[in-house]
Amino acid sequence: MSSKLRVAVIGAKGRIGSEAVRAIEAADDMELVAAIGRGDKLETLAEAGAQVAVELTTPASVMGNLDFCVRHGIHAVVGTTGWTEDRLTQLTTWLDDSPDTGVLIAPNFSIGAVLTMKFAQIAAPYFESVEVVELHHPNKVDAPSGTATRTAQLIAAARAEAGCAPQPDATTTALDGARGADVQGVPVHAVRLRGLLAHQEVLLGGEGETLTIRHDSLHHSSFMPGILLGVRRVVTTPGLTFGLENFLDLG
Ligand SMILES: NC(=O)C1=CN([C@@H]2O[C@H](COP(=O)(O)OP(=O)(O)OC[C@H]3O[C@@H](n4cnc5c(N)ncnc54)[C@H](O)[C@@H]3O)[C@@H](O)[C@H]2O)C=CC1
Ligand SMILES: O=C(O)C1=N[C@H](C(=O)O)C[C@H](O)C1
Repeated sequence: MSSKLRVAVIGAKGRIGSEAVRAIEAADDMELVAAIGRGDKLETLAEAGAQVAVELTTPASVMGNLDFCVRHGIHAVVGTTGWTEDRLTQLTTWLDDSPDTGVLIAPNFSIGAVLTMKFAQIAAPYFESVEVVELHHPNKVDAPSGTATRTAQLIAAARAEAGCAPQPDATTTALDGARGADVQGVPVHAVRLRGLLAHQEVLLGGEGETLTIRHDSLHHSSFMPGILLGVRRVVTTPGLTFGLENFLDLG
């Protein structure tokens, strides 16, 4: 039997899934053993002997797919969004029953986005105000993006740890949504615009100065090195790993 990693893609016909299929086919140390689309049987994964499934579908489909993978001891690299505390708890429970299986959930596979989150986390305690603006293609089904939600959570945690005061905001009258979504006290704004792919700005403001951290994914190829890294690392990392930064040496 070949020593290549046996990899499947679930959501193989989607925007990122089809790019992932090409990247896995081109990787010397991987073999694409299944490409699953909507309506295809998950049993194909087990029949094909997949060691790792790359899950790139929709928030509505991801839990059912992961339930199957974990029950069959198939490691998973997950880019699909829609993660809540309840979902993470459910997934952890499944993993407890399959202790050798690893699942990586990466809100964003691109190195620039991972660094944006890290930089925002570092900067957040030093400014009075911080807001997140994410900008995506109009076919995206969820808002705010998984990346923006994670960024805001990391910012909120960093500010709480540093003992920062709540952000200044004198708004008393506003149209619904005008101040964005409130993610743990951090406003998050979602733009949907034809022509865009995936972009994010973290705006920080202090007395007499602002700092803007901006990242642009201009092509789905930006996510591929992160997906391949995730596949290589998840097979030796049992349990739940949340965030690609855990597989990068960011200091
Ligand atoms: N973590 C990251 O770096 C990235 C994450 N994403 C996320 O990945 C997900 C997919 O994004 P896109 O490719 O843009 O969406 P898409 O709509 O182009 O693709 C999703 C695909 O999954 C298929 N699908 C749905 N349910 C399925 C099921 N039960 N079994 C098999 N296939 C199923 C759909 O038919 C579709 O082909 C989204 O949640 C998006 O936010 C997207 C880009 C980067
Ligand atoms: O739907 C997308 O396109 C993307 N989804 C992910 C998210 O919601 O953060 C990652 C990236 O922003 C592209």
